[in-house]
Amino acid sequence: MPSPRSLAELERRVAEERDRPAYGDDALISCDRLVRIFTADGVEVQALQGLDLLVTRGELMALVGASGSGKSTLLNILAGLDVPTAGAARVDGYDLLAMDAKARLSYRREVVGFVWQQTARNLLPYLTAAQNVVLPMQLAGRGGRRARRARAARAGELLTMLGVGHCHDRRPVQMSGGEQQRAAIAVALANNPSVILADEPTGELDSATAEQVFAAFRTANEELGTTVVVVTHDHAVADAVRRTVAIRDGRTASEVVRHTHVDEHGQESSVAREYATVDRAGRLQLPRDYTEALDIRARVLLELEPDHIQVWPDTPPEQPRP
Ligand SMILES: Nc1ncnc2c1ncn2[C@@H]1O[C@H](COP(=O)(O)OP(=O)(O)OP(=O)(O)O)[C@@H](O)[C@H]1O
Repeated sequence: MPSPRSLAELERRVAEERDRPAYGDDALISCDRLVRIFTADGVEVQALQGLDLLVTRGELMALVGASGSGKSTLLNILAGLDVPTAGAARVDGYDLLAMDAKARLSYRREVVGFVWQQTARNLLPYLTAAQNVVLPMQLAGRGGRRARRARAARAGELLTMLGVGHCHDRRPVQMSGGEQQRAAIAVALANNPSVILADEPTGELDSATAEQVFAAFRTANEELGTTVVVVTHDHAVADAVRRTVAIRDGRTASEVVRHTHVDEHGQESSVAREYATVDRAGRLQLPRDYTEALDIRARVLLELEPDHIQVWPDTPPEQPRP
């Protein structure tokens, strides 16, 4: 029988647990132990292996990782184009595992915008830039002449804001790759989505053009408050955002957070700090170069200190630890 004191303690703990916000409660995007298994020719591929990710409303962040680590799989799930095998994923209140066809359609039209790497995939070739931007607004619904004028005005405003107002009446073939991508961002923004997801949006562009395209994402983020998640191999893009999350083997492995430091002379510099992520089960992925440097293989020794944890390579018992 628990003593009255420990019962009171237990009640206090239960109340604390109950009042604590659920995981990702205040995040715009929350992925909780997300799993996606593909089966091709009888072979199972675990593209996502319990991935946790939180993205705050208004963030501009990048996802990086080796080829095959699961970035596109994650983006397709967040875009509502694919459904996870297990886990939980919510975007702006939408439960991505439980949406019916109608909810999925309105989610894809109104909550997320998408920009693909291949410029040709983003714009319809027989429509002008402005017509391309108007199209998602038309598909989302409201008719009438006033609505038509409002749609045309919004298309013009978005193109101008992203620096491609001069492409208003041009078809994609009459625009450069960078102009096409900036027009594609305007298309993605047409229905004022909560988040824009972009898969290697600068992958086909030279570095100067890539910079202009990235600046357009930043403009969307700063002027409209749109959350932006960019999958990229481009270091210039990954270094330009405040938070870069690295995915390894279908899980978030580490993240780099940058902030601006102002010294006593008013001199500004960017400070980057790399964190290893700890998942909801307490698992931590050690960076491969660290494990290789100390020849860490199957297990490590852990020691809890007042303000940190020490991780030691497993050494034979007769050998003293360093
Ligand atoms: N439709 C599918 N059927 C079977 N396997 C798939 C499918 N889509 C992805 N995969 C596999 O899932 C894993 C993750 O793929 P994904 O495309 O998400 O990686 P990625 O990080 O985006 O890679 P890249 O940078 O090359 O685009 C890979 O092993 C891939 O072969």
